[in-house]
Formats: sequence, structure tokens, C-alpha cells
Amino acid sequence: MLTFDNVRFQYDSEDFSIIDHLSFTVDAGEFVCVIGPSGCGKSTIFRLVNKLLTPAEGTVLVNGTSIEKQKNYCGYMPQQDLLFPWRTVKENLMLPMEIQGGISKVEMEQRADQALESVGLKDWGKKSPKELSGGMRQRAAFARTVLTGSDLLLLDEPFSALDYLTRLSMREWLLEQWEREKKTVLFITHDVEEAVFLSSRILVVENMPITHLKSIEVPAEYPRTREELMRPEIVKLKEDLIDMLRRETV
Ligand SMILES: Nc1ncnc2c1ncn2[C@@H]1O[C@H](COP(=O)(O)OP(=O)(O)OP(=O)(O)O)[C@@H](O)[C@H]1O
Repeated sequence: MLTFDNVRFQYDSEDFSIIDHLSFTVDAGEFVCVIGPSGCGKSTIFRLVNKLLTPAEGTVLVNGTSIEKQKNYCGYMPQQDLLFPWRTVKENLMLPMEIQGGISKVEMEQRADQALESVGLKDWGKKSPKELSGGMRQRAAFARTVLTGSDLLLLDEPFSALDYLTRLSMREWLLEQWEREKKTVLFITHDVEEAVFLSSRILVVENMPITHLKSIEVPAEYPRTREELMRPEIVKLKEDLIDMLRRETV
């Protein structure tokens, strides 16, 4: 589904590469978390996928084709929900379809209503985003990301600004959405517990510049429960991951 083929990238203002001949693949339908120390280049990987940045060398491919000439092949959800305060919640959800064009207003409204219902915000469409709680805003932002119609979703620390309990319920909620929508999800987090709870596979940034990502399978079936995270092999995996991240930040 997503392939990095020998990708190198360097910011103009820097004299070194952040990403250096990196290759990796994410298969269709996977839920993959990317973890690594702050500032190592995780968000840069996302910006190379959504074409905010262009590789200096190498190719990013989606479904076997370079993204250069592709459109609407990924949905991106940043850390902050970025809902526009001057639009209602429903109008925010309609935005990606307006940008895409060619969809009638009636159809856009229907799709937005359906999406709001699917994320438990059926009666909130006419409200302003500021009337929603943090968790509700993130659910609306997720629905908007899904409404891009893309099979590949890039979620960049979407729950990091939420309080602990809301985070816990949002993780469970996100897995339900993923199992229903059958999308491919790439999810950046700093939180080892979050990565282990959510993903089928974890990609760990082991070095800077990023030359490779260490791939670790999470030995747990879906649906996941918090109790499952207490199994000895999962606890050991979390400890190993924390050790890896500590080594990188020393
Ligand atoms: N526009 C830019 N120009 C120059 N350097 C940049 C730019 N954006 C990011 N960087 C640098 O590139 C490096 C990687 O940044 P990036 O945001 O990808 O890291 P990250 O792993 O996502 O960090 P965090 O976990 O803190 O969000 C950092 O050292 C950052 O300072």
C-alpha cells in the first residue's frame, strides 16, 4: 500500500539529511505505529507522504505508483484538530469534499451526516467546534479525515493533547473505527503503551538520520483489551521498546 524506496530528504536550512536512503513498506489494512525520540523526523516522514515535502532522492509510492501524479490518496490528521471555528462541525466535515469538487451539496450533506453518526456526533453537526469537548473534536476531525475517501490515513499524535481517560477511550474508539472502515493506518505516537495497544506492527526509529525503521510485530489479536496489555510478553515488549527509545535519546 505505502512504500518508501530509498528516500533521502534534507531541509533547505540544514546541511545534513533527516532521512537518508530509507526504504520500508506498509501493507494494505495494517495499523502501524511509528515511534521514536522527539525531533527524529517522524512527522517529516508524514509530510513526505502527503506531499507537503518532496524527497531529494528516491520515491514514495502508494499502491505501487509514485505519489507524484496522484491525488486524494491519503488523509492526514494532525495533532491539533484544526477544525475551522467559523464553520459548523458539519461544514468542517464537508470541506475535503468541497476541495475535491464534483460532489453535489446534497450528497456532501448526506455523507457528512453519515460520518457524524458513525463517530457518535449525530446531533452535533450544527454546533460550532468550540462547543465540543476535546475528545469530540478529535472524533469530528477523524471523520473529516475519513471523508477524504482515501484508504491510507496518516494520524500524527492525534490524542496527545487529550487528558488520560479521554485518551484511553479514544484508543478503543479508534480501533473500532479501523476495524469497521478497513483503512490502512499509520499513527505517530511518543507513547509506547498507546503503540502497543493500537498497532499490529510498530516501526521504531533507531537512528538519526533515519536510515531504517526497525519493524516489531505486536503479539496480540484484535479486538484488544487493556487486560491484554498486562500479559507478560506484552509487558516485556513495552520494556524493550522503552529501552530502545532511551538508548536513542542518550
Ligand atoms: N521546516 C523545517 N526546517 C528546518 N528544519 C526542520 C523543519 N521542520 C522540522 N525540522 C527539523 O527536522 C527534525 C525532524 O522534525 P520532525 O518534526 O519530523 O520530528 P518529529 O520526530 O516528528 O518530532 P516530534 O516527535 O517532536 O514531533 C527536527 O530536528 C526539526 O527541528
